[in-house]
Amino acid sequence: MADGADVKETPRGRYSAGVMEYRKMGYWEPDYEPKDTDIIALFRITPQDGVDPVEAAAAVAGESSTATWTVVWTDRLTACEKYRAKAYRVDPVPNAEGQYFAYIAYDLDLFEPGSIANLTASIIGNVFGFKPLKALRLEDMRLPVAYVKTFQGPATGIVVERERLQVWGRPLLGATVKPKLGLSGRNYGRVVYEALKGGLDFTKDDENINSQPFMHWRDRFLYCMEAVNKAAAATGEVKGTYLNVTAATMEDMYERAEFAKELGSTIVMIDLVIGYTAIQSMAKWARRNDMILHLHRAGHSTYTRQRNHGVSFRVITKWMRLAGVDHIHAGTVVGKLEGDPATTRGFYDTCREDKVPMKLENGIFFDQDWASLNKLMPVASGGIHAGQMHQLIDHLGEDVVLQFGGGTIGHPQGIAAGATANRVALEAMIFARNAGRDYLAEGPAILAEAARTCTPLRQALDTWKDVTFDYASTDAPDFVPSATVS
Ligand SMILES: O=C(O)[C@H](O)COP(=O)(O)O
Ligand SMILES: [Mg+2]
Repeated sequence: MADGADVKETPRGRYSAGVMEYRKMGYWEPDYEPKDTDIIALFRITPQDGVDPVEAAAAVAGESSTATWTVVWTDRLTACEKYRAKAYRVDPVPNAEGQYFAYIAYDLDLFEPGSIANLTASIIGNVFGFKPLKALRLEDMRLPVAYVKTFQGPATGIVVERERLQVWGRPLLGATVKPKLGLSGRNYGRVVYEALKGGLDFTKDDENINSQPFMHWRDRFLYCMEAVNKAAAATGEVKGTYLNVTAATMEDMYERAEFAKELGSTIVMIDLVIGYTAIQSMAKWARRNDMILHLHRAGHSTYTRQRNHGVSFRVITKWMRLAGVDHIHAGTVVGKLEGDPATTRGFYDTCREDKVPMKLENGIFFDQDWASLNKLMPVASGGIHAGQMHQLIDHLGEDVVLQFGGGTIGHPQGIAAGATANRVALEAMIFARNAGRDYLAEGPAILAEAARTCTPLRQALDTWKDVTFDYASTDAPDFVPSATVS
C-alpha cells in the first residue's frame, strides 16, 4: 500500500485512502495450499495508482468473504481463520500493464449448497464497486466436486436430447424467427412451419418476444405448435420450437411453460436476464416435466465484453451448467457477434466435457471436474449462414445447435428454401468429413459441389458470399498466455 499523509495508525489496524490493511487482517496467505473442497476464484484486478497489488488482492478476498472496512469485535466470535477467503497468489497479467491475476480460495462452508444466488452475492457482490480498484474481472472459477454435486445440472442433457429428437452424427439445426418483433401469431406460425418443413430441427423465439400487443403468448404457442405438428407429419422427423416463457413473474413463467407442455412441446426457452434464481427454478421445472430448457444469453455482454472489468462468459457458462439449463448461446466465431476462436473453444469445452483440463490458450485456468453432471448443448447463433458451414464445424464440432435466423428467413427464394440450403450444406460437410476429406480446406469446393444439385444452396451461397464479419476488433483473444503465468 502506498504510504501517504493520510495514513492512520489505530489500535485495530492501519488504513489509508480507503484501503484497509486486509493483508494484515489475514486475507493474504502466500503459503496457503488450496484444499480439494475449496472454491477458487481467479480475478483480474486493476489497482488504483499507488495501491499495492497484493494489498488489493487481499482486499478482494476480504470484501468477497467476511470482511468489512474495519476490524469488528465479533470476528473473534467466529471461526475466522477458516471463513476468511485467502488470496494466495498474485501474478502480473502478460501484456497488460497495471493488471494482475489474483487467486483467491474460499472455504466451502461460506456458501449455501445448490444456490447460484448465494455464490454470486459474495463473489461478484459489493467487491466490484470497491474504491481501491480501478477495475475487476472474474476470469475463472474452480468449482470443487463437493460443490458441483449440490446442483442438479442440465435438466435433460445432450444424450437424451438427441434420443428425443432422433438425430445423431451431425449438429442440430435451428432458426430464430425474424423479424424479432411485430409478426401476428398466424404469420409467425407460418415461418415456423416453412423452416421446419424445409429441413431444420428447431425454430426459436427471439429473446425479446414475450407477450406484446401484436401477439399474445397463447396465440404464439398455439400457432407454433400447430406448425410443429404439421411439419413433423410432413417430414416424418421430430421437430421442435423453443417457446420463450420469459415473463415478469415466476407465476407467469410457470403458467406459460405448463401450457407449452400441454400442447406437446419438447422444449421451452428462457433469457439470462430473468436472473439466477428464476433460471434454477425453471431448470427444476424442466427436469420434473421432461422438457429441454433453452437459455438465450441476452444481457451477458453488458458485463462479459470488457477485458478488464466484469465477469468472463466462461464463468457464466459454468454457473449455467450448475443451474441446469440444457442449451446456452455460447458464440459463433464467424458470425456477427464478438468472440475469438480460442476463447470460444474454452466456452464449448466447459459445456461439453466431463473433465476440462487447464488450458491457458483457451482461457481455462483450472482443471474442472463436472462429476457426471449432464452436458450442456452449446448453441451458435448470430449472423451465421450456409457458406460458413465448414468453418462452423471446424470451430464448434458436432454437439452444437447451429442457428440461422437471417440465414434462413432472408433466403431470396423463401424460408423453406433457406432451411433446405442449411440442411444440405450441413449434410454435405458431414459426409465429406466422414469420408476423410479435409473439409476445412476444401469447404468452399464441397459446398459448390452440393450446390450443383441443390438450387436453394446455390442461391444462399450467391446471396451471402461476401458476408464474413471479419472485423479486426473481434479477433483479440480474451487472454494471451505467456511464460510468466504457469
Ligand atoms: O437470438 C438470436 O440468437 C439471434 O437473434 C439470431 O439471429 P440471426 O441468426 O439472424 O443473427
Ligand atoms: Mg435474437
